[in-house]
Amino acid sequence: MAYLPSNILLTPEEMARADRMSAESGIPSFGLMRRAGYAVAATALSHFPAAVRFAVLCGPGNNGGDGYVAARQLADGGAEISVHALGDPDDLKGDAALAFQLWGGSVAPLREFQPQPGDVVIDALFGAGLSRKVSDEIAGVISSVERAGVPVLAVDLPSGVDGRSGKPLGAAFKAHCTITFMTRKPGHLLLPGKSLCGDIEVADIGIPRRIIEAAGGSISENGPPIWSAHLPFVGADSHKYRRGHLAVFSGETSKTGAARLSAIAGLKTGAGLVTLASPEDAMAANAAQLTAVMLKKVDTNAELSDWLENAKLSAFVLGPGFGVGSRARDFVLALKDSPLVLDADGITSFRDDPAILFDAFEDGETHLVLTPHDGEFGRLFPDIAADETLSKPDKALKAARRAHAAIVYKGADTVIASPDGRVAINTNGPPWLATAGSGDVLAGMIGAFLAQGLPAFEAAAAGVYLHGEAAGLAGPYMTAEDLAGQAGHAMADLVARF
Ligand SMILES: NC(=O)C1=CN([C@@H]2O[C@H](COP(=O)(O)OP(=O)(O)OC[C@H]3O[C@@H](n4cnc5c(N)ncnc54)[C@H](O)[C@@H]3O)[C@@H](O)[C@H]2O)[C@H](O)CC1
Ligand SMILES: [K+]
Repeated sequence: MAYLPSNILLTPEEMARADRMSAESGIPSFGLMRRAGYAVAATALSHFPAAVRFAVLCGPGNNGGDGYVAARQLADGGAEISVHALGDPDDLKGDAALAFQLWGGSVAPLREFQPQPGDVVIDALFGAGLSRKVSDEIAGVISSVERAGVPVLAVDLPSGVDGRSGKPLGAAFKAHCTITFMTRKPGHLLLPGKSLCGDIEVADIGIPRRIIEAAGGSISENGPPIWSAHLPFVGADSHKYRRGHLAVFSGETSKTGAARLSAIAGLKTGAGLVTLASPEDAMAANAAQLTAVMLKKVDTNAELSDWLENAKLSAFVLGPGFGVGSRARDFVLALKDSPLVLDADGITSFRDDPAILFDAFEDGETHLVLTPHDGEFGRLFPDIAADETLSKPDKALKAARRAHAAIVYKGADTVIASPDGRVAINTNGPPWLATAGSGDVLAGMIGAFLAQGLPAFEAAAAGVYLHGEAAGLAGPYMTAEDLAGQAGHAMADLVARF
């Protein structure tokens, strides 16, 4: 597999632009298709050395063209090949027509394809050009392959998966592995596309990096290139205040655990000081379980204003276990000029009138981070959530612009978006992150990055990434306490890399 050191993702439209730009710069487009087809053939041989027959299913566009090139290459190497086409191959245009000529062998209609034991299906029906739901005929072929249990190597994308959104249009192959070209597309990383791709390989087919970067928009895979330049230097002379003071608001006495998880995660993520702001009735419960985290009684709006005036506080977390209602709303509005992570109950408190929240944080640099899961996202942004035409990155970006906030749209494919148009898709979160208290830990991590001076989008993306790394260290049987406990090790690993 080629090493492409980029976390850029290109949507199908952007990839088509890269194609055009490389043609304009004098790179022959058929050369790209030939290298794509060779890469498919090489992957087919290396992944499936025991294949009895490669069944190449070719579509009506350039994805099919890649399939014809691969078929020729595999046949020249002595493999048994069958080729089935959707539509009449004589109708192919441009490079795909050249590729069909290069194949030069027989082609049967797709509807006649019957998977046999020992087959490996090379799925070259549709890639970036999928534009509508697949027909019943194609859905029938997809289900016959699935029933036969033969493995599928997808060219560019499993046919049926929309490369922009990761959503299946009608039906889609479930591939054993997918080989794509130059960069991955968002649909490779977003669910359910991610789970339909199998192993993903990226082949360099010769489009220069400068063209990929120029064609690329704003969607990338979340990782250090996005935020590492903002990470604080943790040196021996670092005065603790330079690492910021994070304040986390505790809920009432029966619901204090969530905020403590945030607070401990914040401390381990490098905040210099962390204070838990607790209502009076929860002071004893909190005091009994805290050591390095400080405790401050904050019951009323007046007490909060007084504290904000007199303490040197850098960033805030409000929401975990806090309770839904007017106290949450009042506190948030009092914090409107400060960096704030608003999570869980803090988000739900604005469900009846989200505009109050969005308007409050409109001024200045983005300094609000919202961390909704699906349900919470739907409460704040019901119209955006309901719009089936939008991908998850589209939704997160629209929400970020409306709320003047960095959005962490959580899930197994968490998306982070900034009002300035940047979007990152996170990929390092293991499935066991879906555990009680995991979101509270994430809020504390993001709060700690805000406290250390990272801008909202960078803090959000760094927090989500650290959360995934810490979960990897904590292992599949972790609890949220373990997760918070691993934040320090994950931070140390990260800081050592820069
Ligand atoms: N730079 C690169 O990445 C290169 C990629 N290559 C390959 O080219 C395809 C994209 O090719 P394109 O012709 O644009 O699109 P497709 O082949 O995916 O499909 C277009 C074709 O299919 C018809 N169509 C769309 N949806 C449906 C549907 N549901 N049912 C029936 N027909 C449908 C549409 O009308 C067109 O006729 C990319 O994925 C790579 O595999 C190049 O080989 C090299 C450069
Ligand atoms: K395909």
